[in-house]
Amino acid sequence: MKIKSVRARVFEWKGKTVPPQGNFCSNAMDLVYKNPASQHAAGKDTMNTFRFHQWTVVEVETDDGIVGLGNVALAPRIAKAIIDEYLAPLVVGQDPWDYEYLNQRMYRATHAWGRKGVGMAAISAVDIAIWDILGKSVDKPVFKLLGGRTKEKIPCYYSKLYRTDLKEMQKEAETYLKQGFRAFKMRFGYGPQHLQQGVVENLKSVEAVREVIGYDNDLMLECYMGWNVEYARRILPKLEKFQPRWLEEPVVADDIDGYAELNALTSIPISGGEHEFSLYGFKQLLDRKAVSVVQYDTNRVGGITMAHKINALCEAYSVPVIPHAGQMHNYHLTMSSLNCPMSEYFPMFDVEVGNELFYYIFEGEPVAQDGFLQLDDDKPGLGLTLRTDYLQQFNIIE
Ligand SMILES: O=C(O)[C@H](O)[C@H](O)[C@@H](O)CO
Ligand SMILES: [Mg+2]
Repeated sequence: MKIKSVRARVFEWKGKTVPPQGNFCSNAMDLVYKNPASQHAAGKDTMNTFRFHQWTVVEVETDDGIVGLGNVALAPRIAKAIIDEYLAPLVVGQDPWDYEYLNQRMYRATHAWGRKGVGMAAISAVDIAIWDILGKSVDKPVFKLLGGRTKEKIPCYYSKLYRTDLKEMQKEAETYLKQGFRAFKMRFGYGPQHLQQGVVENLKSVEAVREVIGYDNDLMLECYMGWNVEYARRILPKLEKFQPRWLEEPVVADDIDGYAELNALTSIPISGGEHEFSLYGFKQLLDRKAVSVVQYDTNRVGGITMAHKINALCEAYSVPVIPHAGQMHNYHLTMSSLNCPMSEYFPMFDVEVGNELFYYIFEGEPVAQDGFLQLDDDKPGLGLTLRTDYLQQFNIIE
């Protein structure tokens, strides 16, 4: 079997969107004052617009007609250009079963500029499509090629609860508690620029959600890199009484020493990884005890080939892996490793941030039942197909 072609298309949502409400979510841009002269790189999908409304879909086809589906959501247009210009020529004509060789070929060929960020995200998309091919060619789901079923079903946590009105947040938490979720991730809306009043607001929001879900359910706290170490040092001790399962991405991903200091500061585990890349990136996080929960995203980190290696590395360090975002490319990794205790889960919503766009492009994503997800032993490959019913609401860039 040889790879015959690689097709990368950008799906640009032009349908209805729900603009971010309230203080929504602290993020890395918060520490940079808002300069009307240059709003978010001319309105593009950047950190604080929370408009990740494009997604690149990759179709890798073999000479015997198997088509593997991959995807990338970071800088989708740039990722497409990288795939078209650099990665496709490296894999066409090759045997998809040589997936380690092909992953190394893409990683090393683009190493001068691609070892972090969108270069690795583009590699991830091609690699994910290759694994979809492998599963389809032997009529097995991808997780069966990675280690098989380690769980009867996958526990998942409800992930949304962006910082809007506290009563709205409590209603939202109530709704999903009633649907059987036993774990919830909420977002802070305030950071250093909001001074002590912001600290009070942040604490109030955690108290409000705890009021609804009680203390016999997990609560995770998301900062999305919107704080700095000094602010986190001040607020973490005040958060301990709420017993969060983890506090996520307090500071920018490059401040590994900052993560390590905060991870050792209180009883609250610090999590991160959705903005880290490659096996070596995670070795650094583990060696420096920067995180207590690893959260790579398989469509960013280097694909299934890379994520599978990171799963093994994290197991050796006894640091659990709970991938960012849910989505099939992550669910197969979680199912196949005992060191992956649960998945993140965004239910399907009207398009808001963009995390939910996956549901509008792909068919086959499992729907959580009572806080659990199931993967099908008999669905080959990733178990995804392209939807046609929302196609009219996308601009598709070939
Ligand atoms: O952990 C997450 O789910 C991500 O950080 C979200 O995708 C981002 O939208 C912030 O909530
Ligand atoms: Mg996050």
